[in-house]
Amino acid sequence: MAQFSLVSASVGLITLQNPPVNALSAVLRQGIVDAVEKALCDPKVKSVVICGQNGIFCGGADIREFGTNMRGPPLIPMIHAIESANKPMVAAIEGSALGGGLELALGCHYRIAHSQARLGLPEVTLGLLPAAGGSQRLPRLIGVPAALNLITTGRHVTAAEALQLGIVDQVTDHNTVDAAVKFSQSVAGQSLDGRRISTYPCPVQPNLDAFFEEAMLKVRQSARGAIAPVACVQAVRAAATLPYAQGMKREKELMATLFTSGQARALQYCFFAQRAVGRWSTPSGGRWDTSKPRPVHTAAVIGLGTMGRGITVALAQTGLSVVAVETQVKQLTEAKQAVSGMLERGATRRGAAPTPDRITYSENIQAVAGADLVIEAVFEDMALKEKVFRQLSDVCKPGALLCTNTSALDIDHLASQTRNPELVVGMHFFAPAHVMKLLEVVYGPRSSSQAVATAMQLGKKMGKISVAVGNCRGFVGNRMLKPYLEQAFFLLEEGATPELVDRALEDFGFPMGVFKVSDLSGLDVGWRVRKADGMVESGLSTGPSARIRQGRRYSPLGDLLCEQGRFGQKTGRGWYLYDKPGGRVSKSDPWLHSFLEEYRVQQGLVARRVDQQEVLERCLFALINEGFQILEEGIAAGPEDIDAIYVFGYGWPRHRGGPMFYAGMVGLAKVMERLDHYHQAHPDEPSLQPCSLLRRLVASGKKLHSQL
Ligand SMILES: C[C@H](O)[C@H](C)C(=O)SCCNC(=O)CCNC(=O)[C@H](O)C(C)(C)COP(=O)([O-])OP(=O)([O-])OC[C@H]1O[C@@H](n2cnc3c(N)ncnc32)[C@H](O)[C@@H]1OP(=O)([O-])[O-]
Repeated sequence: MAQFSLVSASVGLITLQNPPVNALSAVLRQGIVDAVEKALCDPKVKSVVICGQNGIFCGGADIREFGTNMRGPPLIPMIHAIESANKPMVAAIEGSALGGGLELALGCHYRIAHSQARLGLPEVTLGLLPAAGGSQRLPRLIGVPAALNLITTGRHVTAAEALQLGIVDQVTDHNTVDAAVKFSQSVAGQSLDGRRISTYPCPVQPNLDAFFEEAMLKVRQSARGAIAPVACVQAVRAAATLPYAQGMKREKELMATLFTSGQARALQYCFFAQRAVGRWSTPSGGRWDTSKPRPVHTAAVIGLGTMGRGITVALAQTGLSVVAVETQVKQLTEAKQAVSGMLERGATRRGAAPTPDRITYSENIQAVAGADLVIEAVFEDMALKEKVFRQLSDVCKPGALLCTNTSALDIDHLASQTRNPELVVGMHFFAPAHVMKLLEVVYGPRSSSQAVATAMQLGKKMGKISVAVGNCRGFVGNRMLKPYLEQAFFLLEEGATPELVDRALEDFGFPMGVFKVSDLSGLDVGWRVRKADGMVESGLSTGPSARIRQGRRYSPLGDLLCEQGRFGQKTGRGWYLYDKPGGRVSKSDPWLHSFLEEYRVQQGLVARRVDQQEVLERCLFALINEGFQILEEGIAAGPEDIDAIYVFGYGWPRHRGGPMFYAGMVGLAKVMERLDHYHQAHPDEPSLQPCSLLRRLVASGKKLHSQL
């Protein structure tokens, strides 16, 4: 609701009250309409200030109302009533003014922001566009280029940048409401004609057509199939070329094309899924709201290779004291330089002054004796990790959490190397660890819920999206990746090329196709794992066993490339060709194509035409099927956990909602039918056989997601 009060004898104060973010629900909108009317009718009121309760102005339209039949007064006339008022309306912006919240502030005649406030029009991240006049007012206020950047990226700006752009009129370090009240008194009685943004002409954009053609090209390239950014460009173009009333009509038309789209539902699902994963639970009964995390003041990292350095940086950026241990002196020296460089670059990127880090380095594991939590990040070798955990169990203080960054190894086995297995959890970071948002917090059967809560909270403090998952080979993300990769290899054997497979996945919305990713991360990474699993046979026999391992189809293609030193970008050759070792620009490699042809002949395989649809169904449905298996085993508590993992850790396109949400969009029956079809054609590929949970859901007609 909205509270009206008279302050300083002549200022009407309207306070938005809808915790936690004062989202513009139907009730709040009605409250604002009533309060504005009261303020304009009260002769004692000479000026009006609008503020938000709980130190936040307004988080925008109430996203939870989308998809329901909208009640209450619409936003646009409400904002027009504020703008056309004959008394000065001043927005006091603290915390956030986002989406409809900023649009409300743009309807005011003046805007005062606290120096810590952040403002923005993030609608595009929800598959929408600013639909309460923001796409028409912002270009008129700050010009087309700046408005286009904010609206197509959805990025938040600081109060300082907002002042510099002209979005706000004043920034204060003191009490924002007091500053706004004072400001409103200073403008009481003055003409408001020049303060109504909708009456401003839009600043002329030189070479308008060329400007928007270039803008549209750039947006389409980065959108990778998302429709909202394209509509945002069209809306801003309307502001630059049409009178306000017609521009508003165009804004409404464009919003209508987005509001009910599957992409908007997928993006809004991601918004809530990202928050839902924080409400974790484990099969042993541990829960987010009943498990108290242990305080962590000092964290330690063991092993300063690429991952250990990234984890050290991410920890240091939270302000924690960090003990970084590396037993190899040369590696330790290199790590020190690398970490300080990463911290400096991070501070520059954030526009912040580099803060002195609180990292102490040591080559002696004894240095972690006082740490509250230790993250082991040594080489991915179980024997080495076992040794480290035995040492940590002896060295660390009682109650210290022992975490491992392993990407697939058995957490519970490592826990068995320690005196307190309940204090052992996995903290699986994704490279680069100081950049990637995802953190898998892996609990074993003996991990205490307090250990899980502590790791989840530390992850959040590090700016990660922490997802609690169970202990199995590959946990959730990498376990689902395995069938996805296998199908891609099988498709090469059957007639596809790396270019075709990658193009299909990139057209779907992945930033990079599976073979480009393999070249980037290095083919030798998977090769090492397969060798450790005893799957690799040197050379290539042509018998039937050449492509069978443990009774199921296996493709030795990756092994054969590795035997020839084709590790990808690092060697200049892999699935693609690069101009030099370490090169980044991939080119088709004629050698690879003839190698595939020779391989197929040697293996008695007849190449057939593979189309993009089959690539998507074979790769994505196999991945999704594994996701259902994971849900059935309780390794992930719900589909949101899996979707968040893939959106924030594996480049799954957000506008497709995540693999499990996407399965719901396609239709579970369709997914099952296609898997059955491919499994009949390839009975030696169990990952194509629909798992029983998928079959049960299809048989019962139940959905995984209520929104679908
Ligand atoms: C017409 C107009 O043109 C268009 C059409 C629109 O306006 S569309 C809407 C545009 N607005 C946005 O995109 C802003 C989205 N929100 C945020 O960016 C952040 O929330 C925040 C404001 C920066 C605060 O961050 P936080 O870290 O302090 O808390 P939180 O954990 O994020 O959020 C705290 C709780 O509030 C919930 N919540 C946040 N914003 C909400 C919103 N706009 N509507 C409904 N619920 C919201 C959120 O789900 C969580 O609840 P739960 O899920 O845990 O139960």
